[in-house]
Amino acid sequence: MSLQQQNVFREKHVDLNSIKELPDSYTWSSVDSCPSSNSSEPVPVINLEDPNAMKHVGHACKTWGVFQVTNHGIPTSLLNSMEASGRKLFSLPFQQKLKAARLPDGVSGYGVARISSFFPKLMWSEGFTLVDSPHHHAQKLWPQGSGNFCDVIEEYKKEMNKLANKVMWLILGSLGIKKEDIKWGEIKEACAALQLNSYPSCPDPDRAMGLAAHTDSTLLTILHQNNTSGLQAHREGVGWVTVEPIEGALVVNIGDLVQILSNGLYSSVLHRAMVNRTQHRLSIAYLYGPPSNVRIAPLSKLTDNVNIPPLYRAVTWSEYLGTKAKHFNKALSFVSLCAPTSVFVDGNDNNKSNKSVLVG
Ligand SMILES: C=C1C[C@]23C[C@H]1CC[C@H]2[C@@]12CCC[C@@](C)(C(=O)O1)[C@H]2[C@@H]3C(=O)O
Ligand SMILES: O=C(O)CCC(=O)C(=O)O
Ligand SMILES: [Fe+2]
Repeated sequence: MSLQQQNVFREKHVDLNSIKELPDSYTWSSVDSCPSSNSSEPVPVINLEDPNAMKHVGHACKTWGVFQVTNHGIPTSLLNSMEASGRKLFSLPFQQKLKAARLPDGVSGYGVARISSFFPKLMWSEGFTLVDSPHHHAQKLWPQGSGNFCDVIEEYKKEMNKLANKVMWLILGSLGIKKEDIKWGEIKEACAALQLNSYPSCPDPDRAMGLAAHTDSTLLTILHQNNTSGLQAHREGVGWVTVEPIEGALVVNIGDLVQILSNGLYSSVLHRAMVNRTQHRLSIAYLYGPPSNVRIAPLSKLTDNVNIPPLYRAVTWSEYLGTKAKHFNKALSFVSLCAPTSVFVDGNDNNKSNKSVLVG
């Protein structure tokens, strides 16, 4: 790393637990508030054992882009061990966590949210991203031995993979897509990342932002929010709605790749995380996508080239992640085949609709 890179690196890493007053660099001028809970409908909750689950999933995808699932089959003990592993990691001394810092052009490791560079203000959170085996990082974090940390991560990824595959087929099934319509669907080892997010308690939560509004570049994301509220989803015509934690339930977010596959029938959901004054909030996101070199395009069953032309060109997940890293909320329009009629607003702190809006 050059000296300049090292300086940038240090500036980007701040121990939030040591800050007693919200610095200006963390003060977001106007965080739009959410509608009061009784004025808005809650995010749908779907029992995966319900015989009509597919129909409910389809409806939730069309209307919200986010839903909660119960009877999902992930053992409570595994959810609790994963939470404990996350807490063990984030409670390490700051200098220790920096030993597993994400490198400037890397994907996995400890650091600020990747999307930070698109916003003028800093976010009140720290994250840890894992794409491959956790062993390399665990060794740096706990040179004397990391206990069951790696086993818990591996088990969690294995179980989440099964659930994500099941939910993906409910989503595709609700669009009338069958297994034979998709080649990569049978591939057991789909690609995925595990993102642990930590939101320390904040001295001035109303003016801070945990994780700014974004859509996930995935097929879908399964989020475990550990019974601490903070996640909000944006709903057209309503505004920001809090996804109230339900004990044992998991949140499913529709990502950009489902928007591409479904040819825009299902949109990815804009969401963000708020912070609070008293609790240290931890969330664990399983970011699920196709094998990274498979080309994803609108499903031919959903287009006909005459009345319903494909709205997006084919992209691989790795290509799309690169586009997202460079263009953030404009990424979908970069793969759009529509005339350049997209309307953008820059991703600043008071912008609640920083997602591309396709006109016409
Ligand atoms: C597989 C993925 C998906 C990534 C990039 C890469 C690894 C980490 C993911 C996240 C996790 C946190 C929000 C997000 C917006 C971010 O900053 O990093 C996500 C991003 C994306 O969905 O675009
Ligand atoms: O912490 C949350 O509730 C949201 C996390 C999230 O959106 C993400 O990791 O992509
Ligand atoms: Fe997200």
